[in-house]
Amino acid sequence: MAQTHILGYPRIGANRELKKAQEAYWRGETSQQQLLQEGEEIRRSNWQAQSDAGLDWVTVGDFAWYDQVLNHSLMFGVVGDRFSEGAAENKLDQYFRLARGRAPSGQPVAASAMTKWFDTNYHYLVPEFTDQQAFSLDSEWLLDEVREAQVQGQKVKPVVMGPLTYLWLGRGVDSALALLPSLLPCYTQLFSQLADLGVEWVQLDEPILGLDLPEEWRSAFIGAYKGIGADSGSLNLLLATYFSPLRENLQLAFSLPVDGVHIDCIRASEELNTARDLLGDKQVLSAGVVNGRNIWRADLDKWQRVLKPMAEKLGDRLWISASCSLLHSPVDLDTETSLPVEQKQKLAYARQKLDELVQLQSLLDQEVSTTVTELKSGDKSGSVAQQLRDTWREQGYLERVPVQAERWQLPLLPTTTIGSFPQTDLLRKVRRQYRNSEISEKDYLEHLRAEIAEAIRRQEILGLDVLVHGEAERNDMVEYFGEQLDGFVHTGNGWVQSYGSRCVKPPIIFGDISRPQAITVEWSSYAQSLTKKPVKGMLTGPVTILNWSFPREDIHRSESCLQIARALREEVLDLESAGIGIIQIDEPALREGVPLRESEHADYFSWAVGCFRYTCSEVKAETQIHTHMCYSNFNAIMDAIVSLDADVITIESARSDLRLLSAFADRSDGYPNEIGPGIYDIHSPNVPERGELVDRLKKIAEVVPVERLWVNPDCGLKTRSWAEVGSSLLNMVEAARTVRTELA
Ligand SMILES: Nc1nc2c(c(=O)[nH]1)N[C@@H](CNc1ccc(C(=O)N[C@@H](CCC(=O)N[C@@H](CCC(=O)N[C@@H](CCC(=O)O)C(=O)O)C(=O)O)C(=O)O)cc1)CN2
Ligand code: MET
Ligand SMILES: [Zn+2]
Repeated sequence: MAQTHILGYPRIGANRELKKAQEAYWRGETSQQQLLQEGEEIRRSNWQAQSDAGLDWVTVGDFAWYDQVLNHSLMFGVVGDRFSEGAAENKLDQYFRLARGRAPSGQPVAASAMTKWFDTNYHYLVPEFTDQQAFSLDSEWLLDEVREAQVQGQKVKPVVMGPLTYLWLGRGVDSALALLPSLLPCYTQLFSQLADLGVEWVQLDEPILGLDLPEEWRSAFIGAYKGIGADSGSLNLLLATYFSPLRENLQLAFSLPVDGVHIDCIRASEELNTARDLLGDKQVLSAGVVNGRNIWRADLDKWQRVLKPMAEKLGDRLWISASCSLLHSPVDLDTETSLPVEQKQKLAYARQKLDELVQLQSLLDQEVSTTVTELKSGDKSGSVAQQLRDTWREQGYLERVPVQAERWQLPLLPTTTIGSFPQTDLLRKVRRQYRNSEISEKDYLEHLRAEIAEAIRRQEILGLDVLVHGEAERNDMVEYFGEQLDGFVHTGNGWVQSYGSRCVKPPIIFGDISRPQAITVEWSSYAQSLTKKPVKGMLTGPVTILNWSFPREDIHRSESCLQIARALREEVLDLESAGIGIIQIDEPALREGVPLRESEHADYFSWAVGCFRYTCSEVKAETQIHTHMCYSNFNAIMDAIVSLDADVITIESARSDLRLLSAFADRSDGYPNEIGPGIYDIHSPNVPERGELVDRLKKIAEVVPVERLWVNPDCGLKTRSWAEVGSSLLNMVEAARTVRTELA
């Protein structure tokens, strides 16, 4: 009989218990002991959910106090010098200083860089390697969790990130691959510790096998696994890949001395049969058939039909699983109280996906039913790209510049922010009260207007040049638009971890999308009525709304994207008519949606960039279009960014010490339009000093022509407190003034 397991389970808790516990601990309201207990409780209940559902294996090692990659950095001793202070006394606080630059104990430091996990909206902390990097194993947390689960009576399968993927994700040395020989002994030692605990299977995640790997990385797999495979003794290794087809690496994966291979049958269903043919006599094939990244119920009849012959041949050497870790799924549909039954019955969250796996397991033991309805899945974006052929604005950037300069009269190095201001406890409370009908709509709207007025007042005092209304009306930049547009369904508790304690509730694209009425015009107009300075209109772009929603599976993503773009274009034109002449259309997820394989990039960009331009192709030359992107490596997509043709782009670059900026400066002709490289990191609670900002700005001015340079933080300020925001922006505005005077 086929066996069932998952690659990982969400760790936030069914009601975001971990988030609440972490944040209370960081605020100094609870003890570390209380936090540790909450974590233990979440792990216990996650394992219980897996064994109650009837899974054959319970996955351990997927829990993290902030991020699973950071867990590995600590496990292998990859900890920069700046984090060593106070580590001996308080390891968990050291962990939090690595993650966010600050913890209840110890001195604040610059946090580790954070970036997107493959093509998801999850962010990991980038391992920082040095040329003298040494590795040493400290696996106590993992061994403790294995013991914890064993005490609970579970049949445990720990998950560990594979050595090649771990090295690939790090930065700081020219060739991380050179570090491989010194890292491998940690794995050997870890495997022997796990074997001593009676562990039979270890899942080794190597998702980079789904990327276009340089040849030396491909061959490094062979050497590395020959070593650790041989050293794993009685332990069985399951090599897990996900998010992408393996293609030229498929054969490689199955030729390694591992005891099983997992493939993502959602992203690479076409490789299932080849995988079966490549399977060694004793190897296990783990088929990830339940989508770990979407919320639709799986088509179990279809998978029964597809897998039945394999199940008969392989017996318990066929494992069935979700495509990837369920980290990317909301936790439990049973906690959803607001959805109508006819919608709910189409959905499965992580806990329901466990049930699906067990149902499929038993279906594979039964005769195949013949009443199969295949899901249609258009995989071509052709028709959309066709419709987007002519989306350029009438005047080019160089023609727009003088018209915009005349209208806006901005100083050199204009200062602005990215859009959101603090989502305070009070604001969230008022929103919750409104949602629960505890206060009237009138009171809610009045409160929002007061928030906006306060944001405008503060910005005027600070002396910013281009103001924003602050996004007080939005719970989230995507969820909010999902709520306002027809065709979306929003959930009550469909939270998914984005980074650390921060979660998102992606709306679900249920049907065709349209805009029943104007969305942001009233808010922006109200803000503009309070000041003589320009207020920037603030929209989330079509690609980001699509990428941060749960998409339909019956039509191509590009079709939904174009529907969203049509709705946003109406909004842009309404803003322009209302006198909002600077409009920002955020596309932080443009990069994230780029296919992992280069051969698919051109198709993606043809519709994604086209949809963006479509939203603003009809505006007047004097209307200034901004866009914003953050937390991704832009180097590979510079051409696409340039062809968005926004007048101004603000980008994140502070946390990676302006590394990202090189992509913009390195082009022989430079980035052709205006650019605001974020000059400080908003994801850390630390307030940047003025001198530090002046230095950074001067460094930027060496590579970006000053007449095209803007000054801004690196992302929105919604996660910060007003105290932090006030001091930081004051320092930023004064730094801009200092550099302005020096340059004048
Ligand atoms: N979708 C999305 N993806 C993104 C980003 C983003 O902004 N949005 N930014 C980048 C970084 N990722 C981020 C992800 C989440 C958050 C974030 O701040 N999330 C908030 C939740 C935002 C939200 O929806 N807030 C709700 C309130 C949610 C809530 O907890 N309400 C409580 C009540 C709270 C109270 O009474 O005080 C409840 O209902 O129980 C609102 O404002 O209405 C959080 O986790 O804390 C920030 C950045 C990349 N990806
Ligand atoms: N306008 C948005 C904000 O300021 C952009 C955020 S990008 C993740 O929050
Ligand atoms: Zn951002």
